[in-house]
Amino acid sequence: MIKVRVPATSANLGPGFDTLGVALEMYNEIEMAETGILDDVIEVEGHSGGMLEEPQHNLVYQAARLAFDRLGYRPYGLLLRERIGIPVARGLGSSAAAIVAGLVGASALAERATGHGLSQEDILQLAVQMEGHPDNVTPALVGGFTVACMDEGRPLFVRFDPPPGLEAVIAIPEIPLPTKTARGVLPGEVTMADAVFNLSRATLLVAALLTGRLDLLAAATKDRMHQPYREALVPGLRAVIQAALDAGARGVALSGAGPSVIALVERGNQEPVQSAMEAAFQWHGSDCTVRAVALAREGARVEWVDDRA
Ligand SMILES: Nc1ncnc2c1ncn2[C@@H]1O[C@H](COP(=O)(O)OP(=O)(O)O)[C@@H](O)[C@H]1O
Ligand SMILES: N[C@@H](CCOP(=O)(O)O)C(=O)O
Repeated sequence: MIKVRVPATSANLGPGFDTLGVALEMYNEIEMAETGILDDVIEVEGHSGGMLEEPQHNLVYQAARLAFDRLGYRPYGLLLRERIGIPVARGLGSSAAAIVAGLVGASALAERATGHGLSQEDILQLAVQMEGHPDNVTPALVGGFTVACMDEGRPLFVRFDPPPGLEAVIAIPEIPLPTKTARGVLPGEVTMADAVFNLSRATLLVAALLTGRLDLLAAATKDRMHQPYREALVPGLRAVIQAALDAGARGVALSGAGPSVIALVERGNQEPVQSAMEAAFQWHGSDCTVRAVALAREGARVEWVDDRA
């Protein structure tokens, strides 16, 4: 049986819409095996609602099928078991983690049986094809901070480690927000002034992270391309960002398409930021869970386990 662990991710980081992302130490674990029994079985732990047991709603299963098709491998009876630690539809890359888990797991199963698996580039390409943008799937696969784009159909990325001592606080509202809904409120065009605003912040953010200039993160996480439009879907967003900055966070952004908010915080300073974010969300009528989470250097990890034991 193959076991895959995939981290949550926070995409955009403010100005880097569809481009920047970081992996978080919050994980989904999946097990996958060929059973030799006709019917496929999906078992899910850690998520209520039930829909994920249905193949058509389960992106791990769909990604695995895509990988098997690409490799021309037909497993006879698939068992898929999931332990979910990444909240679904909260802007923490649950769909990206599911897609990466399915592709990586299926590739490893096929490789053991046939000697042929998918390359990292194949996996990223299929993952972007399913997810629609590369900013979550890339750090889910390779860990750390990533800058990613598609160039003439090819996924290109650079990965780098988080600066020492930088961690995250994540405020996760109770009410989910599907990414599709949050993309639906974005405009088709932006002004040149807003494009330049974001370009300057996104490049500043990457340079600041690479050189350890944490003093620049507050300015570098500002955004005019998606957050202003999504405020209507995330009550209190602006106040939560300001409260976290006032409590000592270095940089703060809507996590992915929301509704979660990520604050980048130096180790040891998380507590006041946690309380401030929780209070600000509550003031605006949103119950949320707030967690201090380390930034993950490692992306998807695969191991074989002996299922005969
Ligand atoms: N662990 C999982 N296993 C299978 N499918 C999943 C899993 N987590 C999320 N999904 C799929 O992804 C959808 C949520 O995607 P999305 O709205 O993009 O949320 P997020 O912002 O968390 O990525 C779910 O409705 C489900 O279809
Ligand atoms: N760039 C995307 C990121 C979506 O991330 P998710 O974690 O909400 O799936 C967007 O902003 O739409």
